[in-house]
Amino acid sequence: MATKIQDSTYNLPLQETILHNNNKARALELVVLSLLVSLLVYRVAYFKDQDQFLPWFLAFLCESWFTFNWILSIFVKWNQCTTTTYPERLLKRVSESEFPAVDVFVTTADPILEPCIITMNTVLSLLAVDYPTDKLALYLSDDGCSPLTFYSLVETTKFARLWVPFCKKYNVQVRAPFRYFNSTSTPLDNDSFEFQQEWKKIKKEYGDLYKKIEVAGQRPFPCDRESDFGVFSGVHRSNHPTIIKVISENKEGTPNDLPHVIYISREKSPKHHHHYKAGAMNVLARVSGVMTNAPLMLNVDCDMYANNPQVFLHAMCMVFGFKNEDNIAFFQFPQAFYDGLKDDPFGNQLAHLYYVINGIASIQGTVYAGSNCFHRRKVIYGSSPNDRLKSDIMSNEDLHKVFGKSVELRESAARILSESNSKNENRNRPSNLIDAAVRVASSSYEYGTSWGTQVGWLYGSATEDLLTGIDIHGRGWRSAITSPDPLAFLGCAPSTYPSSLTQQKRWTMGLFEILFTDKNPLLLTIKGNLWFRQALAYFSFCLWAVYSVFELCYASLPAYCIITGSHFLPKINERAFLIFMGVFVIYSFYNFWECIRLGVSLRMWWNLQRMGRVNSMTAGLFGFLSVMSKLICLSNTVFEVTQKEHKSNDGDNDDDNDNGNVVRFTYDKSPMIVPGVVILLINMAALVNGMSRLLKTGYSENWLGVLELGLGEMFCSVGWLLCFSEFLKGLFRNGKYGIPSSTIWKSGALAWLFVQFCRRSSQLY
Ligand SMILES: O=c1ccn([C@@H]2O[C@H](COP(=O)(O)OP(=O)(O)O[C@H]3O[C@H](CO)[C@@H](O)[C@H](O)[C@H]3O)[C@@H](O)[C@H]2O)c(=O)[nH]1
Ligand SMILES: [Mn+2]
Repeated sequence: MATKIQDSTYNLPLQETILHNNNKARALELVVLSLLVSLLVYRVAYFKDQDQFLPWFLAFLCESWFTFNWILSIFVKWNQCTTTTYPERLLKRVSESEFPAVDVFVTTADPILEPCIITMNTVLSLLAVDYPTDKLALYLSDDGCSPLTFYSLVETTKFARLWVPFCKKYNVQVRAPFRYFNSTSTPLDNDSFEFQQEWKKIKKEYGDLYKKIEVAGQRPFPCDRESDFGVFSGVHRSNHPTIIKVISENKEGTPNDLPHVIYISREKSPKHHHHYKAGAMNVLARVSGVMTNAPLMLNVDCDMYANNPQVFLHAMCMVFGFKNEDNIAFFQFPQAFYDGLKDDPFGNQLAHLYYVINGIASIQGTVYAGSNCFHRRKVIYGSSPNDRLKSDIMSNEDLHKVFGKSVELRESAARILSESNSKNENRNRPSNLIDAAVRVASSSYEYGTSWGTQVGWLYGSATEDLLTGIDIHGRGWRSAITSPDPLAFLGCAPSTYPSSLTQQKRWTMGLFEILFTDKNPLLLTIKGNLWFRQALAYFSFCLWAVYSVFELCYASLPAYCIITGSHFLPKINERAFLIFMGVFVIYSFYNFWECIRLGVSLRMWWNLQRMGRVNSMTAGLFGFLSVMSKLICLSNTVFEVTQKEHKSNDGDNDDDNDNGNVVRFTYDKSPMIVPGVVILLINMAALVNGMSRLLKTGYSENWLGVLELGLGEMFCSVGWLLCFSEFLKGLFRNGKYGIPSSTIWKSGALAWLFVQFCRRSSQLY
């Protein structure tokens, strides 16, 4: 699979894709699979012997689903590959003048949930990357239409004129100042005097910037309403005209000036749906199409700063390193997080997806993860790999239908689709194109065009990234991912439990929604060019919501059985019990072994295991319910932005940590945790019930009788209590660390109903 570029002087490849030996993992996966299959066979064979049909049948259904999922995961993870890129070889091979231009998009939606200083650090890190600046334009999309964000960007751009040359002169490794001044807090003695002086100066300047933004944030209107800021007075974030400001312009096209810096707040109007982030991305695509029209676009979330200054060079290694026939549509860098909570207490730092990602990378290519991704503009404009064989370019009429009425946009799109853009250097300055840009950013522009359906970021799912990515793969494109050292981008993982739940719910919901669009993986394999195994990979993501229903059912079975005195597991003196034990032990070991290979702690393994269950039954279930209620037109799904937290140097955000690093869960009134508390309560009730029965039995005379009592079910029940132990603590804690009493009451009522249901159904037998 490795692509090697032949060159007389430098015979070394720019990128190497290596297939790893995966036999041990495969063997374990197959052992688990065969155990799961024997378990299903056992269920069928012993069906008639059961005096209670319901738990046995439900268990069979759930286990069939788990087996199906396991098969999907085996397909996804079967081959494992990684790509390594070599930027030091790139500069010897490709001259800088051949590098393609890149339009960089940063999206932000709310200066409170996404503190401006975080967004500004992302901007600074991107302005300072190692790449010819005359080939870069940075667009900041502000869905909050906030004068504070605009003001911050203006001030940040001024600071960037000091920061960027400083970084380049001293080859600074981390170019987001809040991280730089945090990690290497003071220059070393053996650093040059000049460096020490400059370092102090820049640190002071950054401190000033920080203060300015902070002070402005505390005022009702951040700056005087004159001049540039006047347009913001009286605007409402969901009803306002387009605001586009060119803050800095690389007029001479010199490689040492700053890149273009452009602020965009697209028009919002209650009459038109704005489609959240996907809508913002489409405006960015159009505005940049009119202004700079780079053949590549990089998009990052506002919190994802560039952690590796060579990230663009790594991307170019893939752009130039893969062959044309490889048809690579997008180049993704992994989502990684800084200052993540220790041992991933909420199970939201995605480390466990490592082998899934490397598995998909070996099929049609990694999924588009919404941030940290370089897209080819022509792909976003709807082209397919074999289009280039067709020499005919779209007629003006077609262009009109697809891209809309803007002449400037249609012309630029035609240049991109016919790939005649690169040589066309007669570039107009962005500031001369503001009027045209404002027109394509209007809230009604997309009406009657293909934006959001055929071109651009697609509408119809809260995970616009997966939806857009599957459509690209469905056209037959492939994709690539590489993870340089140091990591390319770092962002914020939600640092409180409620925000983690909100994010996980949005993901399960968005992924599930995809199945009800025309981008369903099955449809795309049959009608389009999505590879079969790639479709299975997408299915394994999209069905996450459904998994939660089965998981919830499976988690109620032990309690049901204990209370009704029935069984869903074989008794522990039966041979078949070994199958269940086998699945449990080997599956746990398999996960543990994955964690060991990733070098994560034992505690993190445990957190991933239990939070996997907990997240599925809480956020996952609500993702499922949201889609269901959307399908029956009760409600519409929304994109709830997750809170990003800015930790200042003095660590004043540490009040959720006791003992230094153990994180305490906090709770709000969200209904999402109700099912979790119910599971906890019914298992507690069941255990009390089971224990009292155990104590009543004279087990000294008849220990076999004790075995009959269903120790397997009790064992499972204890397992669920352990998984939900944080909720258990939450029941007894106060304030934000405690589960609100209204939630406890609701859950208690549901748990009581469940116990009544058990009592009723046990009377039936
Ligand atoms: O109406 C909106 C809503 C969100 N955003 C931006 O979208 C980005 C992602 O939002 P965030 O709340 O951070 O969501 P996450 O769950 O952390 O994001 C992941 O999941 C999203 C899909 O659910 C993807 O879009 C993201 O790229 C991916 O990082 C942020 O930059 C937001 O500013 C907008 O621009 N407009
Ligand atoms: Mn995010």
